[in-house]
Amino acid sequence: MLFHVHMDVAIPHDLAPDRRAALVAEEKARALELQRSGVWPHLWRIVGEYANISVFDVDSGDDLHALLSSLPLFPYMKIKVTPLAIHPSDLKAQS
Ligand SMILES: O=C(O)C[C@H]1C=CC(=O)O1
Repeated sequence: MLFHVHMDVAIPHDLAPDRRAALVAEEKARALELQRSGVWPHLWRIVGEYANISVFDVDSGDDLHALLSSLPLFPYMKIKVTPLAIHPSDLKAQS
């Protein structure tokens, strides 16, 4: 099941720089791991924003929530999730 996910990141300015760097490094490692496993097939930076548009491929909304809430930067993100379905005019849906 595919989900479109918009993540806005807002790390507090008063967070210690070493803590910030550690969190960002942990987030990157986790993002790479999830991309390699196939559950995070798209990750795009939104131009000019500390934000991304992602597509996740997971079994359920519950699974996606567990995954998103396990991200190291989760406490500092605003997340909007849109579940996706096959569009009947999608070329890939034609037979
Ligand atoms: O930078 C971001 O958009 C937030 C988050 C998503 C992947 C990652 O490495 O960090």
